[in-house]
Amino acid sequence: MIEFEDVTKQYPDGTVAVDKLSLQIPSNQITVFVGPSGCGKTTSLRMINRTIERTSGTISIDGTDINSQDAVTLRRGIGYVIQNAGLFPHRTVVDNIATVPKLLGWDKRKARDTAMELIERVGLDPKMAERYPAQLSGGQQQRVGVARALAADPAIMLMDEPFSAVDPIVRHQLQEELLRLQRDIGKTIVFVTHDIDEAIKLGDNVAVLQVGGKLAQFAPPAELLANPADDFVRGFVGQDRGYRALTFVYTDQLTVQPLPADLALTDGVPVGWKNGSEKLEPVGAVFKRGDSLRAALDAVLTSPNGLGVVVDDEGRAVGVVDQGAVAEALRS
Ligand SMILES: Nc1ncnc2c1ncn2[C@@H]1O[C@H](COP(=O)(O)OP(=O)(O)OP(=O)(O)O)[C@@H](O)[C@H]1O
Repeated sequence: MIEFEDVTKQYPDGTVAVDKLSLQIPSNQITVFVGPSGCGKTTSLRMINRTIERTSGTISIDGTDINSQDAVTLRRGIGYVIQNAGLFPHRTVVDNIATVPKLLGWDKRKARDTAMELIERVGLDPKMAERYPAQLSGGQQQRVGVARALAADPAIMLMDEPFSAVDPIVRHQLQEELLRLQRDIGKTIVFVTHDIDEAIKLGDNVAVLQVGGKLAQFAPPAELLANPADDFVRGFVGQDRGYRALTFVYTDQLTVQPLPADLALTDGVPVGWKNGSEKLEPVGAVFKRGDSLRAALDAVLTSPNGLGVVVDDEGRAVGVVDQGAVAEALRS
C-alpha cells in the first residue's frame, strides 16, 4: 500500500500544488488520479518516486517512509511511464526496454531476454526490437514505454497521462491492453488522467482532485457515479453519469427471449436480420450474459429492430432481449 498522510507540496514561487492530501492506494490494483488541469495530479504522482520532493507530510510504501531510502534506489524500483513515452531516441527498442535492468547490473543476456519477452507481452511484433523510436507509431512507442517501465519487474508502476497523445482508437486499444496485462501482472499502478471516462474504465479506485490539490473523493468508479460526494465531483463526473453507471450493472436478471425465426445464423453465429429482401440487415452489437447492462442496451439500440442478440463464449446466438427487458432489469 502507498499511503499519503497530510502531504503538501508548495513550489518555490508559493504555488500550493497539493494541499494536505491523505489517501491510501491499495496494492496490486489500479488507482487513478483524475481532475481538471492544474489540480496537482502530476505533482502527487511524482512525489511517489521523489522526482518531486514533498514540502511536508509523509508518503510511505508498505509502511516505510520513502524518505528513509536513497531517492535513486527508490526510483529504480518504481516503473514510470509518461506521455509520448519519453524513449531514448538513439537507442533501439530492445535497448530502451533494457535500460533499468542494465543500470541494476543484470548481465546483458538476461536484460535482453527480458526485454524481448516484454516486447511480446505488450503486444508488439518482435521484429520491432531493433528499430529506433522514431520508426514506430505513437501507440507502439507507448507500448515500448510500458515495457520499459516493467523491465525490472517493479511492484509499483506510475503512469502519467500515458495514452493522451494517441488517437481515440489506439487509446482504446492501449487501455484494453493495460487491463489485460494487469490481470497477469497485478502491479500497484497509479495512473494520472484528466479524462473521467478513462478513469472509470481503468480504475479499481479513482481519486478526484480539485484545483489546489485537494481530494474531493476517493472511491471505486461505481460508487463515484452513484454517489458523487459534492457538486464539484457531480459536475466533473458529468451529465450522463447515469448511463456510465450502467457499466457496473450486470445482466444476470435480464429476461431473454428465444431466437426469432428472422435472425439469420451461420453455424449458430448471427449474421443478419432477414427483412424480406435478399440482403440481410446488420445484427448490430451483441453481448454475452454477464456483460454489463450498458452492453445490453447498446445491443438493443444498435439493432435494426430493437432486439439485442445475446451470444455465448463462442459467439453463437442464444437469445434476444428488447428494451423493456433492459428497463425491467434496471429497476430490479
Ligand atoms: N515547477 C513548478 N513551479 C511552480 N508551480 C508549478 C510547478 N510545477 C507545477 N506547478 C503548478 O502546480 C499546480 C499543479 O500542477 P500539476 O502539474 O501537478 O497539475 P496537473 O493536475 O497534473 O495538471 P495537468 O492536467 O494540466 O497536467 C499548477 O498550478 C501548476 O502550475
